[in-house]
Amino acid sequence: PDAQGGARVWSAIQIPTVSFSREESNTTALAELGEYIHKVFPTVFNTSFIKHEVVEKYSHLFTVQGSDPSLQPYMLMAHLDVVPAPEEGWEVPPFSGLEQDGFIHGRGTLDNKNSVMAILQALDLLLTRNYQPRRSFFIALGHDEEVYGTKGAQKISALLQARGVQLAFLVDEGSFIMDGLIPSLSKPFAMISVSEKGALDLMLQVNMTPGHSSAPPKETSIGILSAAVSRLEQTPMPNMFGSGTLKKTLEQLANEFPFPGNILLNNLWLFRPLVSRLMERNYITNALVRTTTALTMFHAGIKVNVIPPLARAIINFRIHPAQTVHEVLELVKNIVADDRVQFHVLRAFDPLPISPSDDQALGYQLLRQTIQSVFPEVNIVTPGICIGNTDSRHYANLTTGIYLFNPIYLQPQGFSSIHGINEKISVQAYQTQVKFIFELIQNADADRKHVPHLHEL
Ligand SMILES: CCCCCCCC/C=C\CCCCCCCC(=O)N[C@@H](CCC(N)=O)C(=O)O
Ligand SMILES: [Zn+2]
Ligand SMILES: [Zn+2]
Repeated sequence: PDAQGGARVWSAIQIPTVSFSREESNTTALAELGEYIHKVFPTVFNTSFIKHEVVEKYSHLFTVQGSDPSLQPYMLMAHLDVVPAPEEGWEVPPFSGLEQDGFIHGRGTLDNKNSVMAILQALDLLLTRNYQPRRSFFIALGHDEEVYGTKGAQKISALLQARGVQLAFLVDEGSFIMDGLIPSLSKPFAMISVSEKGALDLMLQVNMTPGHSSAPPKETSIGILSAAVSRLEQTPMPNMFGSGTLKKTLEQLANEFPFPGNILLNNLWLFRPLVSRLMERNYITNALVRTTTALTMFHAGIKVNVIPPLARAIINFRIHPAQTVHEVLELVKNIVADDRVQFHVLRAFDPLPISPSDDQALGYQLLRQTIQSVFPEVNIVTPGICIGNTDSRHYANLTTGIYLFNPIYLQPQGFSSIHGINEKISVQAYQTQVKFIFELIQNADADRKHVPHLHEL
């Protein structure tokens, strides 16, 4: 990859494409970023076998026509928008895109302008070497992922569905080369997420008759609601550890752990109850074993001397793959157990199905093969579950092969910088991401008959 790679990301970071809410985003910046990619990747836009379309004003769909129409196409995804970044706490202003000590700083450097720029740069590099892919592929760049993707990804998906497109697989953000994220596991491992958790945004509401605060009733809407949400916070959803992807992930990682972790994980038939309890001790691993309950919004009261008529809270549940929205709602109602609390589902979807990761799973095996060639020092490549949500779920109608993987090392500090402060990427990590995509595209064109069998890779 060329030496300008860092500089290009640097400029994209300076364009504040913030999604504030479903109704409000910085559309001027989104348009500017669209013009910017056009300016820095002219070859991508001017190649005869690449079609570029703007969807819903700010999202971009590229159709790269391969030379062999018998091969099923795939899709690379990324998003242009970022979450807001108030300046407090940042070492450098979040939209400065400053390059310092080998790092590019700013909002979007990991989530997810790195992928926007790396995908286009890898394609640009291939084009300048006169490469025309054999297998067609799409590049989908959504503009509202951070506010659920209903304008961008959902519309692109509908457009492709109307065209009768079916994808062999797709690759989106959502997982990384995990480096020090699991307590006591110091060796990095690559996790390709093969599913993501579901979600339920639930509003709880209590209505009471307002009145004078000098003669308060025994219970107010605020007190009743507070008790209800507190019960939910104090009563975690059941621990679902024991079957499915996580168990397989841990078994694959077993020998990477020092004693006694290796013994515990190699003998889950015996130590499952203990391991499942240990998983609860850390926020990240806890999120892997259960549906999480996050109290994120609370509104009540209109004046200091008025008994509040209405109290509202919103709870964000992330649903474990072994549960459904319906099951979580039933559990919630049983825990709250108070008829004065009303429930309103604001948004809900079940966990995504599990994408295949066996020897025959083209997308998974291509990612695995490319990880092993670009990151030879990484011993383990394992399927996993993404605890957040991504735009990829909008494409579940087009493919059963949804894979979430960013070819970047993620340390705990990097994890907290995503949607947090001091988000940054090293120039070297960005260039490796370009290299990864550059190789992935070519691997997708290779004759699969000659790709070595899983255990020979
Ligand atoms: C043994 C296995 C260990 C695995 C450790 C997992 C550590 C988790 C690491 C990274 C997770 C990062 C999640 C990034 C993707 C989330 C993207 C996001 O923030 N999405 C938003 C918007 C939702 C949407 N598009 O609908 C969200 O989830 O709220
Ligand atoms: Zn993202
Ligand atoms: Zn995000």
